[in-house]
Amino acid sequence: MLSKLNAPQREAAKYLDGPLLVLAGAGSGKTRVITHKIVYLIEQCGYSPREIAAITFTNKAAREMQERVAQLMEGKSTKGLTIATFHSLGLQMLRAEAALLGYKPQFSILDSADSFKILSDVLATTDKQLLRKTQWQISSWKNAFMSPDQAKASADDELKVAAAKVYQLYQQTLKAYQAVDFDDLIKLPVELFEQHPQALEKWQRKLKYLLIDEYQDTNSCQYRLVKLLTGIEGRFTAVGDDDQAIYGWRGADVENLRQLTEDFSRLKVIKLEQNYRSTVRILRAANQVIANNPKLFDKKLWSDLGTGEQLQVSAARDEDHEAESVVMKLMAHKFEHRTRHADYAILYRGNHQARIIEQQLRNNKIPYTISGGQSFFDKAEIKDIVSYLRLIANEDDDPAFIRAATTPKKGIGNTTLERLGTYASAHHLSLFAAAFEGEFQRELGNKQLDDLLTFCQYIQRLQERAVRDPAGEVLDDLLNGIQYEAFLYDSEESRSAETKWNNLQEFIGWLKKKSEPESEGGDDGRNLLELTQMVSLMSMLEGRENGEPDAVKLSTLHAAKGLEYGHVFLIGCEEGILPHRESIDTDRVEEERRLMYVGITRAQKSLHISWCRKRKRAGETEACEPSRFIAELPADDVRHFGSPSADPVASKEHGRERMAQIRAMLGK
Ligand SMILES: Nc1ncnc2c1ncn2[C@@H]1O[C@H](COP(=O)(O)OP(=O)(O)OP(=O)(O)O)[C@@H](O)[C@H]1O
Ligand SMILES: [Mg+2]
Repeated sequence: MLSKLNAPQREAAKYLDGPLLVLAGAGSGKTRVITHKIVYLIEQCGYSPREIAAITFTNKAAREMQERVAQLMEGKSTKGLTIATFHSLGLQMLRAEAALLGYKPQFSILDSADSFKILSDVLATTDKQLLRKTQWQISSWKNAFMSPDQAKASADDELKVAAAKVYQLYQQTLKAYQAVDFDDLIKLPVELFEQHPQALEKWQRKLKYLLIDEYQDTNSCQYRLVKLLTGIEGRFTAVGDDDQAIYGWRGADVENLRQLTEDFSRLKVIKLEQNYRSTVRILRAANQVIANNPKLFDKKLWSDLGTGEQLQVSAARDEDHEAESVVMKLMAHKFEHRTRHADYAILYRGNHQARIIEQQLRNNKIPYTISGGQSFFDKAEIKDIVSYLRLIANEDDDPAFIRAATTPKKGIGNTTLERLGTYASAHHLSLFAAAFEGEFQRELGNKQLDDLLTFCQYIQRLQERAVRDPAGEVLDDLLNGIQYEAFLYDSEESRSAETKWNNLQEFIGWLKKKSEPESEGGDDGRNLLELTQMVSLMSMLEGRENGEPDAVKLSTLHAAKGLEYGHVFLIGCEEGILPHRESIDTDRVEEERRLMYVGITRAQKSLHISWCRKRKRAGETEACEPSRFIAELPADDVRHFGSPSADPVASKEHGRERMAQIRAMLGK
């Protein structure tokens, strides 16, 4: 079974004498070691799948790993095996132990928009910049495992002092709502285990072995959780690459890699040096770019997949031209090499860069999927329905109460809600509970009270059904009950209403599938309450998988981590974009260079890098400089295209002609 690994990989898979760190560059088979080791533990070492947890960075990566393991297991059951993100593992533990922390198991999980709203209430401001800063600051404190008191003690400027006060109020509000935010999904389990040794022991007994992918991007809180769970024996394998640490802005700290060597004196380090992904030229380019960063660990990386084609670097006139020529090149390449759409990825620094490429792909009828953009779960129509689910699961969830009570409109107006809010906070009640208080009810007119109670009683009926009836039935009845389809068609143009309704159908279909027993990976069936928490976890990083099997992949560099594609187009390689302007200003170019390294090393066979001479920014056209990373590429491995044309009009015409020729060739 381990014969498909090279010698150091096999050593890593078999090593069980203590904590293990596999430290190696991109494409060297780190993730492969994890999947094989899981199977090795189950098949050769007598571990039950229940005793193993593998932690990945995104839900998508978790799904991929699940599939790999299933293939390697050749149909044998992996029921109970945990392959999840830190956040969903945290959720699993919190749900089981909620009572110890004063939460009910159906607590709500707030997303970033919800917590933004709460902060705005707490701070009594709509100043977005201030709110964003405060939100970021609180999140950093949580990721560093600092309590509001510790934050207060450490605050060394005015903004931090103010933010620390807000942090405290914010936590109190969350607790009152029986809600947690994303950061709490890691921080609370750590608190739990530090305060309740018996709970820790239970989980240590349950999870006998931990495997962690992309270790370089863990933050202090996650590291603490790993240390707690794996105990002094350190029953874990962590794999990572310091050169791919790209989440510093979210509190991840490469120092955690070094810290491992200090905290676990018995830590065994295995290095992998052979890259199985990319051609020699691509790898040389990656190595040479990253060599401009200071080295944390010494690593080597080589490939015997042949020299390969030269990398292409093209200068485009502007972003329209770039999008047009990238798509044109992609089509020509595909035609010439008889490849599939799925062999191509177009990668970029920021989500906003996708729109113009999408347009070009649509014009040319090229199927694509997009990840790292607005999550499917962030769409208004989905959040509307989810607010009902959240309220059904947890009636203390005030943000969900407000959204559900007002969407679709059901006669509950702002005056009612304001009165309700005032009464609820004066009496330390949730909005839902306050609605049933006689004293409050006397404040309202008959019609107001009627509308409010109709809504609350409706939610109560659904609460009863949620624990009893199949999730699918309850969902269908909910949609009918609130007449959501009619609401969409009343408030939107019919085309957009139709899109939204279809999205919702897709969402409900997905939920129903998830609620069936044995739906995937040997899950037990979930009831509506558990599904609600799962939905809330589908984070910003996740894109929409539209199930199109053969499609060009559009992705941010961040979301492309760990993945590989035959042919990669890396667009917008300009100063100010990659490296990002803010990073240049705040002296964080090294992280941007690692992002470039991640981008280059996604490519297996060919890499095309492009930049624009001009670009529109806030309505103004600006001249742009090529990214400094382009100059860092090895000259012999690169061909440059796109000297500035003497006659831009003629060259645009020429571009159109070629495009037409290619379309004709492809019969489109
Ligand atoms: N021993 C091997 N034999 C054949 N193929 C291998 C071997 N090791 C790894 N590969 C292949 O090389 C590619 C890269 O492997 P993998 O994704 O595990 O690398 P990684 O180190 O996790 O990369 P990244 O740093 O980008 O996450 C995969 O297609 C994998 O199947
Ligand atoms: Mg990997």
